[in-house]
Amino acid sequence: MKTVETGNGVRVMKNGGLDPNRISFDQIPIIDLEPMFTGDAAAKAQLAADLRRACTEVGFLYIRNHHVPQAVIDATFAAAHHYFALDDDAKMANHVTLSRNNRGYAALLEENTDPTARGDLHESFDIALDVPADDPDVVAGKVLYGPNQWPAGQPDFRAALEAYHKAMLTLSGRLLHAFALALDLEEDYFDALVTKPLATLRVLHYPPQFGEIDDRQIGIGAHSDYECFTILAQDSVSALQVLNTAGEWIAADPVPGCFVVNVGDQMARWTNDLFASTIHRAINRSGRERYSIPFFFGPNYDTVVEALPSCVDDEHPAKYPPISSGDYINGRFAATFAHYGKDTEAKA
Ligand SMILES: O=C(O)CCC(=O)C(=O)O
Ligand SMILES: [Fe+2]
Repeated sequence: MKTVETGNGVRVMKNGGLDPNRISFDQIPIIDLEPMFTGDAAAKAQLAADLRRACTEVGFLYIRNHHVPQAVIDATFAAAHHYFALDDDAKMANHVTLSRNNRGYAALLEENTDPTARGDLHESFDIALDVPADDPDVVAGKVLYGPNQWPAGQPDFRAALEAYHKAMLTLSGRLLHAFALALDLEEDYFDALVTKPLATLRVLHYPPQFGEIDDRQIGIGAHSDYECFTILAQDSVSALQVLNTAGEWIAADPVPGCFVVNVGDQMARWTNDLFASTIHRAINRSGRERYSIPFFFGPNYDTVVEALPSCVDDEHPAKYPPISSGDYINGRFAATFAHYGKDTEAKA
């Protein structure tokens, strides 16, 4: 039976390795985030209950009324279209192997999200929090912090991605408040832990796949995300699929005005597997080019991720040993990116 390696253990694909008693969802709920901006305590409590249910039963949801201006999203998609149309030399000038910090461009088939597969049919460009090379954390070798690299002569690309990253940090702060309430914690419980977050923004381009498709070579192989949560913008092309506990792939098609949000492995650990880090993949059979924009949000490098007090009791003892956010993500990157952490002396 097919299995997927995650940072929290190996999962059998049949039920995603999740508790088979979890409800086998057949659709992904839509949650209105407006109460986190303008709601009273009762409205927030209702949202928190809905969010808890979505994260427990599905691990994926759509959010509407997220307050990210459509112009910021549109500009980033436009920037991605323009960037990926550049010639290979221009893109390879910022290849991720030229960065100590996993920033920059990766070409088709260079990433292999599912280690049993043959490489992902997408190209990507990554940025994260822009931390100068002389910052004490960078000097101390915390390689997830560091400077971004940017393509020469593409100021609009840089401006769009920087604005999008900033908007995602703001939205993540609101979402974390909702997550805290959903976990019976004070709304600001996580705030002190995300002052210098590990927050990666990635633009992705998936060429279309035609004919018979081999499961081992698809847009992005079956995987769970590594961080606390992911906020994903999709264009109008369907490709994303989410594995339910019955072993069926459920389409997470684009919904206008909504982002997809999914729980990552760090949040699964933090919640002692109360919240589900659900396996997903993307296959672009549309005949058109597809672009998407995931943003992966996790706490500061030194934050220790261990079972939250509201998620352990006699019946649910802590399942995972404590680990720092940085050590956890470093381990996952090293497993996914062949180049990661190697030969860092030679890099800019
Ligand atoms: O492009 C998508 O729809 C999903 C991307 C994804 O799962 C990822 O980058 O982790
Ligand atoms: Fe993902």
